[in-house]
Amino acid sequence: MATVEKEEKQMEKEDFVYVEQTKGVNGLDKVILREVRDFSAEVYLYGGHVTSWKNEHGEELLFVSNKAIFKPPKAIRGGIPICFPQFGPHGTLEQHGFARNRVWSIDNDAPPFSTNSTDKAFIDLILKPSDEDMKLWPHKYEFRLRITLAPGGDLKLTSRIRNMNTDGKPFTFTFAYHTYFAVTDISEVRVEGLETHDYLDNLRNRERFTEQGDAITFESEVDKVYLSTPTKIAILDHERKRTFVLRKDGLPDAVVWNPWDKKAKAMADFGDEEYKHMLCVEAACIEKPITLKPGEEWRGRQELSAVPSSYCSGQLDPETVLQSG
Ligand SMILES: O=P(O)(O)OC[C@H]1O[C@H](O)[C@H](O)[C@@H](O)[C@@H]1O
Repeated sequence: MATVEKEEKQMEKEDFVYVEQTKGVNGLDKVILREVRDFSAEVYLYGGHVTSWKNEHGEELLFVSNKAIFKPPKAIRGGIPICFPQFGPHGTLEQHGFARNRVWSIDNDAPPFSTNSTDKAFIDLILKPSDEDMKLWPHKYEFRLRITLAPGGDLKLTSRIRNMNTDGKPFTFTFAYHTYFAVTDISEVRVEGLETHDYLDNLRNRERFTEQGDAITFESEVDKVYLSTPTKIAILDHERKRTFVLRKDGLPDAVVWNPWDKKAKAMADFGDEEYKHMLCVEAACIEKPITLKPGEEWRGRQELSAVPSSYCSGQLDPETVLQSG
């Protein structure tokens, strides 16, 4: 490369904007993360909610409904809602807790934690309870969420939740990264890593069953909480020849949800046919809630990669998929 050209390239890199604060739908505050090879992600402060994750070809990897309502108090339908301090309807709070419909702040003063020093496209968010929230859930906490778009395009979310109570009281919560993956055709999708695991079936009174030995495929509504799952789960989009690999830490459970046709029609913020193009696989901590004493901190991490299925030689063999990367 000629020297001038080289210098220009260098300049381009130095000027590169990894993190941009802007406005999204309905004027809501939004942060765009970009990486040099054209990967990108978008995060709304409303909900601390990732609403977009694109690969280097500009293809959207997360599902967001065309009917999503970007307006409080409804959580955004799609992307990655944060379920805290309660997953599901079981508890004293609204379904999936309140973190997904609160406005988070940018945390310019996040305590350091060991990360990859090559990560430049990241944002630190923080949620603390308002006086109103304290009436619903009488606990002080600091919830720090770091969202990183790694140089290779992986999307990483790390949650750090700390008990800040001054009354000496512990608190207990459940949690999930409620990730909506974009898939071409749900009937051509398989999930690997959950076979033979026990699950609670939300469609059958949370009764406990054991999954069969084959990878999971989809032909009707599913709403299951898989228990004590492995740290890697693969979602194979056969038609697009793309595999999502979900890696998780501190989150033993995994929810798998697709509303299918009837429930899709019943949801105001979800298109009737959209169930064909999404699948939720949610890294979670549900069966054994987390209890923190004052001063204690919990961490839960999720990392998503999207790779060509052919890259995982042996393709549909779960062992090969899960060991790659
Ligand atoms: O409609 P939402 O409150 O966002 O919940 C959407 C879905 O989330 C999870 O996957 C639950 O397991 C489902 O039971 C629920 O229907």
